[in-house]
Amino acid sequence: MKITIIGTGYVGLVTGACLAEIGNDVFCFDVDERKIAILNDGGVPIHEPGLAEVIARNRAAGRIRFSTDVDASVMHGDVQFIAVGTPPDEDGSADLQYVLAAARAIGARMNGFKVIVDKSTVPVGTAKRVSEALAGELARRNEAHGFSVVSNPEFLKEGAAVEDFMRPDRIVLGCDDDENGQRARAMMKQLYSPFNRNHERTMYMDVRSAEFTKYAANAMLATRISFMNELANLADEVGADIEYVRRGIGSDPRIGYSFLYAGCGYGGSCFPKDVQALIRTASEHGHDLKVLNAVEAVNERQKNVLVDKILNELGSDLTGKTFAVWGLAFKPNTDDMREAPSRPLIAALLRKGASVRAYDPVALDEAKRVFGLDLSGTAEFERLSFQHDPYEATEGADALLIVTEWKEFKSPDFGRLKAQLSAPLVFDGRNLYEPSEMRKQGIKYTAIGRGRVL
Ligand SMILES: NC(=O)c1ccc[n+]([C@@H]2O[C@H](COP(=O)([O-])OP(=O)(O)OC[C@H]3O[C@@H](n4cnc5c(N)ncnc54)[C@H](O)[C@@H]3O)[C@@H](O)[C@H]2O)c1
Ligand SMILES: O=c1ccn([C@@H]2O[C@H](COP(=O)(O)OP(=O)(O)O[C@H]3O[C@H](CO)[C@@H](O)[C@H](O)[C@H]3O)[C@@H](O)[C@H]2O)c(=O)[nH]1
Repeated sequence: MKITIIGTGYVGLVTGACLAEIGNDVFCFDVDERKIAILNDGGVPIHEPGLAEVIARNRAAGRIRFSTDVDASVMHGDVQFIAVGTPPDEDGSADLQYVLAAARAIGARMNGFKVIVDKSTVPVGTAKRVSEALAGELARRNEAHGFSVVSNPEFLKEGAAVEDFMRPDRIVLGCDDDENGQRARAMMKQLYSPFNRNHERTMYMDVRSAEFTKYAANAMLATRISFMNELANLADEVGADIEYVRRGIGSDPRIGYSFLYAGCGYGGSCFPKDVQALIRTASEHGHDLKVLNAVEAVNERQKNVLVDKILNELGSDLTGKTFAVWGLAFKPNTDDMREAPSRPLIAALLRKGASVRAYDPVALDEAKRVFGLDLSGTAEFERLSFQHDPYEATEGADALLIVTEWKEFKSPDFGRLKAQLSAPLVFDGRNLYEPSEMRKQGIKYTAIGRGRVL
Protein backbone atom coordinates (compact mmCIF):
# COMPACT_ATOMS: atom_id res chain seq x y z
CA MET A 1 0.00 0.00 0.00
CA LYS A 2 1.17 3.58 -0.59
CA ILE A 3 1.67 5.27 2.77
CA THR A 4 2.59 8.82 3.68
CA ILE A 5 3.86 9.67 7.15
CA ILE A 6 3.61 13.31 8.19
CA GLY A 7 6.05 13.99 11.03
CA THR A 8 9.21 11.91 11.16
CA GLY A 9 9.85 11.90 14.92
CA TYR A 10 9.85 8.99 17.36
CA VAL A 11 6.41 7.76 16.31
CA GLY A 12 6.40 8.73 12.64
CA LEU A 13 9.83 7.34 11.86
CA VAL A 14 9.16 4.04 13.63
CA THR A 15 5.71 3.73 12.01
CA GLY A 16 7.15 4.47 8.57
CA ALA A 17 10.09 2.09 8.97
CA CYS A 18 7.92 -0.76 10.31
CA LEU A 19 5.23 -0.34 7.65
CA ALA A 20 7.98 -0.43 4.99
CA GLU A 21 9.39 -3.55 6.65
CA ILE A 22 6.14 -5.45 5.94
CA GLY A 23 6.24 -4.43 2.28
CA ASN A 24 4.51 -1.06 1.97
CA ASP A 25 5.77 1.85 -0.13
CA VAL A 26 6.40 4.58 2.45
CA PHE A 27 7.02 8.30 2.01
CA CYS A 28 8.14 10.12 5.18
CA PHE A 29 7.65 13.86 5.23
CA ASP A 30 8.84 16.38 7.82
CA VAL A 31 9.14 20.16 7.92
CA ASP A 32 12.43 19.80 9.83
CA GLU A 33 15.09 20.02 7.12
CA ARG A 34 17.85 18.94 9.52
CA LYS A 35 16.09 15.66 10.32
CA ILE A 36 15.38 14.86 6.69
CA ALA A 37 18.99 15.70 5.73
CA ILE A 38 20.32 13.29 8.39
CA LEU A 39 17.98 10.56 7.13
CA ASN A 40 18.92 11.18 3.51
CA ASP A 41 22.60 10.99 4.49
CA GLY A 42 21.95 7.48 5.81
CA GLY A 43 21.78 8.50 9.48
CA VAL A 44 18.98 8.29 12.05
CA PRO A 45 18.22 11.42 14.11
CA ILE A 46 17.15 9.50 17.26
CA HIS A 47 18.55 6.62 19.28
CA GLU A 48 16.10 3.72 19.08
CA PRO A 49 17.33 0.11 19.21
CA GLY A 50 17.02 -1.70 15.87
CA LEU A 51 15.62 1.30 13.99
CA ALA A 52 18.74 2.10 11.95
CA GLU A 53 18.87 -1.48 10.64
CA VAL A 54 15.18 -1.50 9.60
CA ILE A 55 15.56 1.84 7.84
CA ALA A 56 18.76 0.79 6.04
CA ARG A 57 17.19 -2.47 4.86
CA ASN A 58 14.06 -0.81 3.50
CA ARG A 59 15.88 2.13 1.98
CA ALA A 60 18.05 -0.33 0.05
CA ALA A 61 14.88 -2.13 -1.09
CA GLY A 62 13.42 1.21 -2.25
CA ARG A 63 10.46 0.95 0.15
CA ILE A 64 11.11 4.09 2.24
CA ARG A 65 12.14 7.63 1.38
CA PHE A 66 12.40 10.91 3.27
CA SER A 67 11.53 14.38 2.03
CA THR A 68 10.52 17.93 2.89
CA ASP A 69 8.45 18.11 -0.29
CA VAL A 70 4.86 18.49 0.91
CA ASP A 71 3.30 18.21 -2.57
CA ALA A 72 5.00 14.91 -3.29
CA SER A 73 4.14 13.74 0.21
CA VAL A 74 0.39 14.25 -0.14
CA MET A 75 0.35 12.91 -3.73
CA HIS A 76 2.04 9.69 -2.63
CA GLY A 77 -0.08 8.06 0.05
CA ASP A 78 -3.55 6.57 -0.16
CA VAL A 79 -3.21 6.47 3.62
CA GLN A 80 -1.79 9.60 5.27
CA PHE A 81 -0.57 9.16 8.86
CA ILE A 82 -0.41 12.32 10.95
CA ALA A 83 2.36 11.71 13.52
CA VAL A 84 3.33 15.25 14.52
CA GLY A 85 3.85 16.48 18.09
CA THR A 86 0.98 17.47 20.39
CA PRO A 87 2.91 19.31 23.13
CA PRO A 88 1.18 20.83 26.15
CA ASP A 89 -0.18 24.32 25.68
CA GLU A 90 0.21 26.84 28.50
CA ASP A 91 -2.96 25.59 30.19
CA GLY A 92 -1.93 21.91 29.90
CA SER A 93 -4.26 21.13 27.00
CA ALA A 94 -2.81 19.45 23.92
CA ASP A 95 -1.58 22.01 21.40
CA LEU A 96 -3.16 20.89 18.12
CA GLN A 97 -1.52 23.44 15.84
CA TYR A 98 0.80 20.89 14.21
CA VAL A 99 -1.98 18.32 13.71
CA LEU A 100 -4.27 20.91 12.13
CA ALA A 101 -1.43 22.28 9.97
CA ALA A 102 -0.83 18.74 8.69
CA ALA A 103 -4.56 18.35 8.00
CA ARG A 104 -4.63 21.62 6.07
CA ALA A 105 -1.52 20.58 4.11
CA ILE A 106 -3.35 17.39 3.03
CA GLY A 107 -6.61 19.18 2.25
CA ALA A 108 -4.83 21.80 0.17
CA ARG A 109 -3.39 19.13 -2.15
CA MET A 110 -5.45 15.95 -2.09
CA ASN A 111 -6.56 14.74 -5.46
CA GLY A 112 -8.59 11.61 -4.72
CA PHE A 113 -9.92 9.47 -1.86
CA LYS A 114 -7.58 9.50 1.16
CA VAL A 115 -7.61 7.89 4.56
CA ILE A 116 -6.20 10.31 7.12
CA VAL A 117 -4.94 8.57 10.23
CA ASP A 118 -4.49 10.41 13.52
CA LYS A 119 -1.47 8.61 15.01
CA SER A 120 -0.60 11.54 17.26
CA THR A 121 -2.09 11.49 20.76
CA VAL A 122 -5.04 13.86 20.50
CA PRO A 123 -7.99 14.78 22.72
CA VAL A 124 -11.46 13.43 22.07
CA GLY A 125 -13.03 15.39 19.24
CA THR A 126 -9.81 16.06 17.32
CA ALA A 127 -10.72 13.79 14.39
CA LYS A 128 -13.75 15.99 13.88
CA ARG A 129 -11.54 19.09 13.82
CA VAL A 130 -9.17 17.38 11.38
CA SER A 131 -12.16 16.55 9.15
CA GLU A 132 -13.30 20.17 9.29
CA ALA A 133 -9.81 21.41 8.38
CA LEU A 134 -9.69 19.03 5.41
CA ALA A 135 -13.21 19.98 4.28
CA GLY A 136 -12.37 23.67 4.65
CA GLU A 137 -9.35 23.34 2.36
CA LEU A 138 -11.32 21.34 -0.21
CA ALA A 139 -14.09 23.96 -0.18
CA ARG A 140 -11.51 26.72 -0.62
CA ARG A 141 -10.20 24.91 -3.69
CA ASN A 142 -13.72 24.20 -4.84
CA GLU A 143 -12.91 20.50 -5.05
CA ALA A 144 -14.76 17.46 -3.74
CA HIS A 145 -12.77 14.35 -2.83
CA GLY A 146 -13.83 11.65 -0.44
CA PHE A 147 -11.88 11.09 2.76
CA SER A 148 -12.24 9.62 6.20
CA VAL A 149 -10.35 10.38 9.40
CA VAL A 150 -9.38 7.33 11.44
CA SER A 151 -8.07 7.41 15.00
CA ASN A 152 -5.21 4.93 15.43
CA PRO A 153 -3.39 5.87 18.64
CA GLU A 154 0.12 4.55 19.12
CA PHE A 155 1.17 2.65 22.26
CA LEU A 156 4.89 2.08 21.58
CA LYS A 157 7.43 2.77 24.33
CA GLU A 158 10.64 4.60 23.54
CA GLY A 159 13.68 2.37 23.80
CA ALA A 160 11.57 -0.59 22.62
CA ALA A 161 9.68 1.18 19.84
CA VAL A 162 10.46 -1.12 16.90
CA GLU A 163 9.71 -4.22 18.95
CA ASP A 164 6.47 -2.70 20.28
CA PHE A 165 5.34 -1.65 16.81
CA MET A 166 6.13 -5.01 15.22
CA ARG A 167 4.51 -7.00 18.06
CA PRO A 168 1.70 -4.79 19.35
CA ASP A 169 -0.49 -5.81 22.30
CA ARG A 170 -3.37 -4.27 20.42
CA ILE A 171 -4.11 -2.08 17.42
CA VAL A 172 -6.86 0.39 18.18
CA LEU A 173 -8.83 1.66 15.18
CA GLY A 174 -11.55 4.23 15.58
CA CYS A 175 -13.56 4.56 12.37
CA ASP A 176 -16.76 6.30 11.35
CA ASP A 177 -19.57 4.05 10.22
CA ASP A 178 -20.59 6.02 7.13
CA GLU A 179 -19.58 4.83 3.65
CA ASN A 180 -16.19 6.56 3.64
CA GLY A 181 -15.55 5.31 7.17
CA GLN A 182 -16.22 1.75 6.12
CA ARG A 183 -13.93 2.11 3.13
CA ALA A 184 -11.23 3.50 5.43
CA ARG A 185 -11.77 0.67 7.90
CA ALA A 186 -11.32 -1.93 5.15
CA MET A 187 -8.05 -0.28 4.04
CA MET A 188 -6.73 -0.11 7.60
CA LYS A 189 -7.69 -3.73 8.17
CA GLN A 190 -5.69 -4.72 5.10
CA LEU A 191 -2.72 -2.54 6.13
CA TYR A 192 -2.54 -4.09 9.60
CA SER A 193 -3.39 -7.67 8.59
CA PRO A 194 0.29 -8.83 8.78
CA PHE A 195 0.26 -7.93 12.50
CA ASN A 196 -2.79 -10.10 13.12
CA ARG A 197 -1.58 -13.39 11.69
CA ASN A 198 -0.94 -15.02 15.06
CA HIS A 199 -4.16 -13.76 16.61
CA GLU A 200 -6.48 -10.84 16.04
CA ARG A 201 -5.09 -7.78 17.76
CA THR A 202 -7.18 -5.09 16.12
CA MET A 203 -9.95 -3.51 18.13
CA TYR A 204 -12.49 -1.55 16.13
CA MET A 205 -14.42 1.17 17.86
CA ASP A 206 -15.86 4.61 17.27
CA VAL A 207 -13.42 7.46 16.75
CA ARG A 208 -14.00 9.23 20.07
CA SER A 209 -13.53 6.05 22.10
CA ALA A 210 -10.26 5.36 20.27
CA GLU A 211 -9.01 8.87 21.05
CA PHE A 212 -10.01 8.45 24.69
CA THR A 213 -8.40 4.98 24.97
CA LYS A 214 -4.93 6.42 24.44
CA TYR A 215 -5.25 8.91 27.32
CA ALA A 216 -6.86 6.28 29.55
CA ALA A 217 -3.90 3.92 29.00
CA ASN A 218 -1.25 6.51 29.82
CA ALA A 219 -3.23 7.85 32.77
CA MET A 220 -3.56 4.34 34.23
CA LEU A 221 0.17 3.64 33.83
CA ALA A 222 1.13 6.99 35.36
CA THR A 223 -1.29 6.29 38.23
CA ARG A 224 0.42 3.00 39.04
CA ILE A 225 3.80 4.75 39.17
CA SER A 226 2.65 7.62 41.38
CA PHE A 227 0.82 5.15 43.64
CA MET A 228 4.04 3.16 44.11
CA ASN A 229 6.10 6.31 44.61
CA GLU A 230 3.77 7.50 47.31
CA LEU A 231 3.92 4.11 49.05
CA ALA A 232 7.71 4.08 48.67
CA ASN A 233 7.97 7.35 50.54
CA LEU A 234 5.84 5.86 53.30
CA ALA A 235 7.95 2.69 53.28
CA ASP A 236 10.97 4.90 54.02
CA GLU A 237 9.16 6.27 57.06
CA VAL A 238 7.92 2.97 58.43
CA GLY A 239 11.10 1.02 57.65
CA ALA A 240 9.66 -1.32 54.97
CA ASP A 241 11.31 -2.15 51.64
CA ILE A 242 9.17 -1.19 48.61
CA GLU A 243 10.96 -3.78 46.46
CA TYR A 244 9.56 -6.62 48.60
CA VAL A 245 6.18 -4.91 48.58
CA ARG A 246 6.29 -4.60 44.76
CA ARG A 247 6.94 -8.32 44.36
CA GLY A 248 4.34 -9.13 47.00
CA ILE A 249 1.56 -7.27 45.21
CA GLY A 250 2.69 -7.86 41.61
CA SER A 251 2.29 -11.62 42.09
CA ASP A 252 -1.47 -11.05 42.25
CA PRO A 253 -2.54 -11.45 38.60
CA ARG A 254 -5.20 -8.81 39.12
CA ILE A 255 -2.36 -6.34 39.80
CA GLY A 256 0.55 -7.72 37.71
CA TYR A 257 4.23 -6.80 37.90
CA SER A 258 4.47 -4.12 35.20
CA PHE A 259 4.85 -0.44 35.94
CA LEU A 260 5.18 -0.83 39.68
CA TYR A 261 8.76 0.42 39.98
CA ALA A 262 9.19 3.25 42.44
CA GLY A 263 11.76 5.82 41.42
CA CYS A 264 12.58 9.50 41.11
CA GLY A 265 9.46 10.25 39.07
CA TYR A 266 8.13 9.50 35.62
CA GLY A 267 9.25 11.64 32.69
CA GLY A 268 9.24 11.51 28.93
CA SER A 269 7.20 13.19 26.26
CA CYS A 270 3.98 11.32 27.04
CA PHE A 271 2.95 10.69 30.66
CA PRO A 272 3.41 14.25 31.95
CA LYS A 273 1.69 15.88 29.00
CA ASP A 274 -1.07 13.30 28.57
CA VAL A 275 -2.03 13.33 32.26
CA GLN A 276 -2.22 17.12 32.09
CA ALA A 277 -4.23 17.05 28.86
CA LEU A 278 -6.78 14.62 30.28
CA ILE A 279 -7.16 16.77 33.40
CA ARG A 280 -7.71 19.74 31.10
CA THR A 281 -10.27 17.93 28.92
CA ALA A 282 -12.16 16.97 32.08
CA SER A 283 -12.14 20.51 33.41
CA GLU A 284 -13.50 21.78 30.09
CA HIS A 285 -16.45 19.46 30.77
CA GLY A 286 -16.81 20.62 34.37
CA HIS A 287 -15.09 17.56 35.89
CA ASP A 288 -12.31 17.60 38.42
CA LEU A 289 -10.26 14.40 37.96
CA LYS A 290 -9.16 14.03 41.57
CA VAL A 291 -7.09 10.88 41.10
CA LEU A 292 -5.16 12.27 38.15
CA ASN A 293 -4.54 15.61 39.86
CA ALA A 294 -2.95 13.62 42.69
CA VAL A 295 -0.95 11.50 40.23
CA GLU A 296 0.57 14.65 38.79
CA ALA A 297 1.20 16.30 42.18
CA VAL A 298 2.89 13.15 43.52
CA ASN A 299 5.11 13.00 40.44
CA GLU A 300 6.15 16.64 40.77
CA ARG A 301 7.12 16.00 44.39
CA GLN A 302 8.86 12.75 43.51
CA LYS A 303 11.30 14.56 41.22
CA ASN A 304 12.65 16.28 44.38
CA VAL A 305 12.92 13.17 46.53
CA LEU A 306 16.58 12.46 45.73
CA VAL A 307 17.54 16.08 46.40
CA ASP A 308 15.73 15.96 49.75
CA LYS A 309 17.58 12.78 50.67
CA ILE A 310 20.90 14.36 49.69
CA LEU A 311 20.21 17.52 51.73
CA ASN A 312 19.17 15.37 54.65
CA GLU A 313 22.49 13.54 54.51
CA LEU A 314 24.87 16.36 53.58
CA GLY A 315 23.21 19.53 54.89
CA SER A 316 21.45 22.32 53.03
CA ASP A 317 24.53 24.05 51.56
CA LEU A 318 26.15 21.97 48.87
CA THR A 319 28.79 24.58 47.96
CA GLY A 320 32.03 22.84 47.07
CA LYS A 321 30.40 19.39 46.79
CA THR A 322 30.65 17.42 43.57
CA PHE A 323 28.09 14.86 42.45
CA ALA A 324 28.51 12.21 39.80
CA VAL A 325 25.23 11.56 37.98
CA TRP A 326 24.74 8.32 36.07
CA GLY A 327 21.87 8.49 33.60
CA LEU A 328 20.36 11.57 31.97
CA ALA A 329 17.75 10.28 29.49
CA PHE A 330 14.19 9.94 30.88
CA LYS A 331 14.54 6.15 30.63
CA PRO A 332 17.11 3.64 29.33
CA ASN A 333 17.72 2.87 25.64
CA THR A 334 16.80 6.32 24.42
CA ASP A 335 18.50 9.69 24.06
CA ASP A 336 15.21 11.48 24.74
CA MET A 337 15.58 14.15 27.44
CA ARG A 338 11.99 15.44 27.33
CA GLU A 339 10.75 15.87 30.92
CA ALA A 340 13.68 13.75 32.13
CA PRO A 341 13.85 13.68 35.96
CA SER A 342 17.60 14.36 35.63
CA ARG A 343 16.82 17.92 34.54
CA PRO A 344 15.16 19.31 37.70
CA LEU A 345 17.46 17.18 39.86
CA ILE A 346 20.69 18.56 38.35
CA ALA A 347 19.30 22.11 38.27
CA ALA A 348 18.46 21.88 42.00
CA LEU A 349 21.94 20.59 42.92
CA LEU A 350 23.58 23.37 40.92
CA ARG A 351 21.34 25.97 42.58
CA LYS A 352 22.47 24.68 45.97
CA GLY A 353 26.09 25.42 45.00
CA ALA A 354 27.18 21.92 43.97
CA SER A 355 29.12 20.84 40.88
CA VAL A 356 27.78 18.00 38.76
CA ARG A 357 29.63 15.56 36.50
CA ALA A 358 27.07 13.82 34.33
CA TYR A 359 27.32 10.65 32.31
CA ASP A 360 24.87 8.85 30.02
CA PRO A 361 25.64 6.07 27.53
CA VAL A 362 23.79 7.71 24.60
CA ALA A 363 22.09 10.95 25.66
CA LEU A 364 25.16 13.16 26.19
CA ASP A 365 24.73 15.23 23.02
CA GLU A 366 21.02 15.73 23.64
CA ALA A 367 21.75 16.51 27.31
CA LYS A 368 24.30 19.18 26.35
CA ARG A 369 21.70 20.73 24.07
CA VAL A 370 18.84 20.78 26.62
CA PHE A 371 20.94 21.87 29.61
CA GLY A 372 22.34 24.57 27.33
CA LEU A 373 18.78 25.74 26.67
CA ASP A 374 17.79 25.48 30.36
CA LEU A 375 20.88 27.02 31.96
CA SER A 376 23.30 28.63 29.52
CA GLY A 377 24.59 32.01 30.61
CA THR A 378 24.09 31.20 34.30
CA ALA A 379 26.85 30.69 36.89
CA GLU A 380 25.34 27.26 37.56
CA PHE A 381 26.03 26.10 34.01
CA GLU A 382 29.80 26.55 34.64
CA ARG A 383 29.57 23.88 37.35
CA LEU A 384 28.01 21.25 35.08
CA SER A 385 30.26 19.00 33.02
CA PHE A 386 29.63 15.94 30.86
CA GLN A 387 31.82 12.84 30.98
CA HIS A 388 32.25 10.10 28.41
CA ASP A 389 33.07 7.42 30.96
CA PRO A 390 31.03 6.60 34.09
CA TYR A 391 34.10 6.20 36.29
CA GLU A 392 35.60 9.51 35.11
CA ALA A 393 32.46 11.10 36.54
CA THR A 394 32.94 9.48 39.97
CA GLU A 395 36.66 10.27 40.42
CA GLY A 396 36.88 12.40 43.60
CA ALA A 397 33.10 13.03 43.71
CA ASP A 398 31.32 13.33 47.05
CA ALA A 399 28.51 10.98 46.03
CA LEU A 400 27.14 9.02 43.09
CA LEU A 401 23.52 9.54 41.97
CA ILE A 402 21.70 7.01 39.79
CA VAL A 403 18.91 8.62 37.78
CA THR A 404 18.31 6.27 34.80
CA GLU A 405 18.40 2.48 35.03
CA TRP A 406 20.72 1.73 32.11
CA LYS A 407 21.80 -1.93 32.10
CA GLU A 408 25.47 -0.96 32.31
CA PHE A 409 24.86 0.54 35.77
CA LYS A 410 23.40 -2.67 37.20
CA SER A 411 26.66 -4.38 38.21
CA PRO A 412 29.30 -1.71 38.57
CA ASP A 413 32.78 -2.28 40.00
CA PHE A 414 31.85 -1.36 43.59
CA GLY A 415 35.47 -1.61 44.73
CA ARG A 416 36.54 0.94 42.14
CA LEU A 417 33.59 3.17 42.96
CA LYS A 418 34.42 3.11 46.64
CA ALA A 419 38.06 3.90 45.98
CA GLN A 420 37.22 6.78 43.65
CA LEU A 421 34.45 8.51 45.60
CA SER A 422 35.73 10.88 48.29
CA ALA A 423 33.05 9.33 50.56
CA PRO A 424 31.32 6.02 49.79
CA LEU A 425 27.85 7.49 49.25
CA VAL A 426 25.33 6.34 46.64
CA PHE A 427 21.87 7.87 46.15
CA ASP A 428 19.88 5.62 43.85
CA GLY A 429 16.74 7.00 42.17
CA ARG A 430 16.02 3.68 40.42
CA ASN A 431 16.57 1.06 43.15
CA LEU A 432 19.22 -0.83 41.20
CA TYR A 433 21.14 -2.40 44.09
CA GLU A 434 20.46 -4.59 47.09
CA PRO A 435 20.88 -2.62 50.34
CA SER A 436 22.43 -5.67 52.04
CA GLU A 437 25.05 -5.98 49.26
CA MET A 438 25.88 -2.29 49.54
CA ARG A 439 26.30 -2.65 53.29
CA LYS A 440 28.73 -5.50 52.63
CA GLN A 441 30.64 -3.30 50.20
CA GLY A 442 30.88 -0.60 52.86
CA ILE A 443 28.86 1.85 50.77
CA LYS A 444 26.27 4.09 52.38
CA TYR A 445 23.24 3.52 50.17
CA THR A 446 20.05 5.56 49.95
CA ALA A 447 17.37 4.50 47.50
CA ILE A 448 13.63 5.06 47.04
CA GLY A 449 11.44 3.37 49.63
CA ARG A 450 14.06 0.98 50.93
CA GLY A 451 14.28 2.26 54.48
CA ARG A 452 16.18 5.23 55.85
CA VAL A 453 19.89 5.88 55.10
CA LEU A 454 21.54 2.59 55.95
N1 LIG B 1 7.30 9.40 21.67
C1 LIG B 1 6.54 8.38 21.98
O1 LIG B 1 6.99 7.40 22.59
C2 LIG B 1 5.09 8.36 21.61
C3 LIG B 1 4.37 7.16 21.70
C4 LIG B 1 3.02 7.16 21.37
C5 LIG B 1 2.40 8.32 20.94
N2 LIG B 1 3.11 9.47 20.86
C6 LIG B 1 2.44 10.66 20.34
O2 LIG B 1 2.81 10.78 18.96
C7 LIG B 1 2.94 12.15 18.59
C8 LIG B 1 4.34 12.41 18.06
O3 LIG B 1 5.26 12.21 19.10
P1 LIG B 1 6.83 12.10 18.82
O4 LIG B 1 7.46 11.77 20.11
O5 LIG B 1 7.06 11.25 17.63
O6 LIG B 1 7.14 13.63 18.44
P2 LIG B 1 8.48 14.23 17.81
O7 LIG B 1 8.60 15.60 18.34
O8 LIG B 1 9.60 13.27 17.98
O9 LIG B 1 8.17 14.28 16.25
C9 LIG B 1 7.19 15.12 15.67
C10 LIG B 1 7.69 15.52 14.29
O10 LIG B 1 6.65 16.21 13.60
C11 LIG B 1 7.27 17.20 12.79
N3 LIG B 1 6.25 18.18 12.37
C12 LIG B 1 5.67 19.16 13.11
N4 LIG B 1 4.77 19.82 12.35
C13 LIG B 1 4.78 19.25 11.13
C14 LIG B 1 4.04 19.47 9.92
N5 LIG B 1 3.10 20.41 9.84
N6 LIG B 1 4.32 18.71 8.85
C15 LIG B 1 5.27 17.74 8.93
N7 LIG B 1 5.98 17.46 10.04
C16 LIG B 1 5.73 18.21 11.13
C17 LIG B 1 8.37 17.75 13.67
O11 LIG B 1 9.34 18.43 12.90
C18 LIG B 1 8.90 16.46 14.30
O12 LIG B 1 9.95 15.91 13.55
C19 LIG B 1 2.58 12.93 19.85
O13 LIG B 1 1.21 13.23 19.82
C20 LIG B 1 2.87 11.97 20.97
O14 LIG B 1 2.10 12.22 22.13
C21 LIG B 1 4.45 9.52 21.17
O1 LIG C 1 7.46 1.07 36.78
C1 LIG C 1 7.80 2.11 36.20
C2 LIG C 1 7.74 2.26 34.78
C3 LIG C 1 8.14 3.48 34.21
N1 LIG C 1 8.59 4.50 35.00
C4 LIG C 1 8.96 5.80 34.38
O2 LIG C 1 7.89 6.21 33.55
C5 LIG C 1 8.38 6.99 32.45
C6 LIG C 1 7.80 6.50 31.15
O3 LIG C 1 8.30 5.21 30.86
P1 LIG C 1 7.73 4.31 29.68
O4 LIG C 1 6.27 4.21 29.78
O5 LIG C 1 8.49 3.04 29.67
O6 LIG C 1 8.18 5.16 28.40
P2 LIG C 1 7.43 6.00 27.27
O7 LIG C 1 8.25 5.85 26.05
O8 LIG C 1 7.16 7.36 27.80
O9 LIG C 1 6.05 5.22 26.98
C7 LIG C 1 4.79 5.64 27.52
O10 LIG C 1 4.25 6.70 26.76
C8 LIG C 1 4.08 6.39 25.35
C9 LIG C 1 3.62 7.65 24.67
O11 LIG C 1 2.26 7.87 24.82
C10 LIG C 1 3.09 5.24 25.23
O12 LIG C 1 2.89 4.93 23.85
C11 LIG C 1 3.62 4.02 25.99
O13 LIG C 1 2.67 2.96 25.91
C12 LIG C 1 3.86 4.43 27.44
O14 LIG C 1 4.43 3.34 28.17
C13 LIG C 1 9.91 6.88 32.52
O15 LIG C 1 10.43 8.07 33.10
C14 LIG C 1 10.16 5.69 33.44
O16 LIG C 1 11.36 5.81 34.16
C15 LIG C 1 8.66 4.35 36.38
O17 LIG C 1 9.06 5.28 37.10
N2 LIG C 1 8.27 3.16 36.94
